[in-house]
Amino acid sequence: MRVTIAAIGKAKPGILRDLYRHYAERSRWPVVLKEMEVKAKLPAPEMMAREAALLLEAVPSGARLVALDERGRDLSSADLAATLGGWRDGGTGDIAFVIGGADGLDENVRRQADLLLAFGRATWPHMMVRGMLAEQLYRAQQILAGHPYHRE
Ligand SMILES: C[S@@+](CC[C@H](N)C(=O)[O-])C[C@H]1O[C@@H](n2cnc3c(N)ncnc32)[C@H](O)[C@@H]1O
Repeated sequence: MRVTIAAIGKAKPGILRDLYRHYAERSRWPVVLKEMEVKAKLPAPEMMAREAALLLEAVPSGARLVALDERGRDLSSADLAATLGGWRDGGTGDIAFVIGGADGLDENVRRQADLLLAFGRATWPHMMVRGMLAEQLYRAQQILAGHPYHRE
């Protein structure tokens, strides 16, 4: 199964980029990170709409879409693994995760998502969410493989 992560912002060298890479490089599923940004100062609703267009453009056609959003479902790692494993076993070839910018995700993206996924109700910096997501993807693969990396 191929994974696309479409994310607002371009990571600078530093600990958050290293955190993301640390886990993304361990993934058995190939992961492509697509970074994008709108180079304009716009009011939040317009910015979110422009960002939404870029994010959705980066999603491979036919992909399952997971939108990272603090208002989403707070799944356990085991439940996330089961969801991803179910999609994989059902023939899904591509999964795309989208991560918003400072203003969050436009309703248009949230509406189109197969799953709105929350890492708790706290608001995390978008660059940190990439690393957290990469770790959860790695953990999901270990769970599906029956590896003791994850312990209940
Ligand atoms: C700084 S947050 C944006 C916060 C924005 N005020 C909002 O209401 O969504 C940037 C992005 O990081 C991701 N994010 C932040 N906290 C999250 C959480 N608890 N769960 C899932 N994703 C989160 C989301 O994709 C969000 O669009």
